[in-house]
Amino acid sequence: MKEILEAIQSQDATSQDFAALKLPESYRGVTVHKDETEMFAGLETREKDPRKSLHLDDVPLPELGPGEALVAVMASSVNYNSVWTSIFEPLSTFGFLERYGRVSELTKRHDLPYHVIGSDLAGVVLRTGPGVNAWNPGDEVVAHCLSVELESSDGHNDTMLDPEQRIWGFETNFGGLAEIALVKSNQLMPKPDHLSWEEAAAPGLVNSTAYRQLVSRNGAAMKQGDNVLIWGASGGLGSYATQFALAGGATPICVVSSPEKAEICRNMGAEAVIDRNAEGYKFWKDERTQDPKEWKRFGKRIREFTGGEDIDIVFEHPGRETFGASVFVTRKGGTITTCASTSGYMHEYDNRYLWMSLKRIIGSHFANYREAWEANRLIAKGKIHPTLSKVYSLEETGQAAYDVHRNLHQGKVGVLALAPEEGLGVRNHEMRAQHLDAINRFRNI
Ligand SMILES: C/C=C/C(=O)SCCNC(=O)CCNC(=O)[C@H](O)C(C)(C)COP(=O)(O)OP(=O)(O)OC[C@H]1O[C@@H](n2cnc3c(N)ncnc32)[C@H](O)[C@@H]1OP(=O)(O)O
Ligand SMILES: NC(=O)C1=CN([C@@H]2O[C@H](COP(=O)(O)OP(=O)(O)OC[C@H]3O[C@@H](n4cnc5c(N)ncnc54)[C@H](OP(=O)(O)O)[C@@H]3O)[C@@H](O)[C@H]2O)C=CC1
Repeated sequence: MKEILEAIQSQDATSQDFAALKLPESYRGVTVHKDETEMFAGLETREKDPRKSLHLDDVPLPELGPGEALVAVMASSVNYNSVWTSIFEPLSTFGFLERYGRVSELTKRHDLPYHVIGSDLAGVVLRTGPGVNAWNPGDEVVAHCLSVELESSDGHNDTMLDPEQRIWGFETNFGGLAEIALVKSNQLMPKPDHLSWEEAAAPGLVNSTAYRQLVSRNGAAMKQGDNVLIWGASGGLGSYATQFALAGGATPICVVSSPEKAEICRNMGAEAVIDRNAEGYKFWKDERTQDPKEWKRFGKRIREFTGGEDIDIVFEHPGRETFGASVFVTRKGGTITTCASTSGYMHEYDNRYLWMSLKRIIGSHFANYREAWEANRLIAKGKIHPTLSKVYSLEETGQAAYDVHRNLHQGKVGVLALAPEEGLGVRNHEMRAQHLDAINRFRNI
């Protein structure tokens, strides 16, 4: 591993030098263990502690298959899917690995008693498998997390529709919270060269997801002038949705839960910011009954910001707690686009407000390769910026996931893998200098 790191840091190692490097037999990766999936049985979701279930283990290097690449991971980031994995909700991810393992001889590699997790990385290609021509050892890359087989016609218009669509590092093994990761080569994209490793690793999953959900024609197809209600606007997804709304000439109406988070949204350029905590919205009277009066109070508040207009697009992900309000505040003909249900997946809303006002609910999940590429291109061009707040070591990943689980974080939380310190990997200093304030906007808040 030392030689790999030296080659990466030397900056003059050639592709041949990288190809000649001896690969280690094992590497360190953040795992959950199959024999621990019941460890939190009986506990409330909130009480399930990722620090107890996430381990840093030495694991054998997987065999490299056709169309795949082994990547030296310099940095990764924590996504909420890793929180779900670590608390074994809504399902243990070992079921996904078992199912994937049944697909072919090659996919059997993924079905192991441990799961190396993580769905983001920035690093350097070490080896490519047969059939990979577009990428070479030594290439500096980020990886998006869409894993597809593409053997069915279903995925050939939109790869997210492939019946064998999986999220790498969640529904597959050998993820990015590790020193080495195994990816399909069509997950690779160029690393934005004005960013450090940890900054480059931060946007991937959430930026691509927000791009499809809000901007792409597969999602809400946002246009100039749209009023976009963004829940968790300074969180992982929301911090990118807010930037897309602003960059695309829309008006974000940002919802957050503290004055600090409200300030971050204003610093990004948003003017309409609602502190849901300070304003005390209680959309549910009790566990079973919603309160339409609170939906109306929320809608009135939005109208104060918009000069009386209602919401064109709701960027939804909290789920059960907010969905009734989201459907209500959407304008006639507007769109609620949802990619998650953090607070509960059995949603309730008053359907009269949906059908009588011709609203649409769109389900959205990650992004296809093209969408992920377009989202990464916007980062590389400095049009959209990483929202990295805090960086942890690989050993501290449990704490990093705990912070995200408890909503103690801002934007994205980074994890250093092989990178010995923060700030390395920047190749275009001039461009970086132009965007430094925006790149650092979320740091250490
Ligand atoms: C990029 C980052 C993303 C995120 O962070 S997303 C947030 C984290 N992710 C999640 O929380 C999602 C976790 N995943 C799940 O909860 C589950 O993954 C799903 C609920 C999405 C699906 O569950 P499953 O068990 O895979 O599927 P089933 O449909 O419940 O069961 C499969 C069986 O149901 C049969 N079936 C499917 N559709 C039909 C139908 N229309 N009519 C009759 N049967 C059907 C199948 O054939 C199969 O059957 P047979 O078990 O016998 O093989
Ligand atoms: N399908 C897909 O492709 C993807 C799905 N996801 C899912 O989306 C969800 C959010 O992910 P991510 O943005 O990275 O997570 P974060 O925790 O970084 O951000 C989510 C934000 O949502 C807000 N929030 C949380 N709970 C509630 C609630 N009950 N009511 C209102 N607001 C709430 C919080 O902001 P505040 O407290 O400031 O209001 C929080 O910071 C997760 O469930 C994740 O698994 C994520 C990426 C891709």
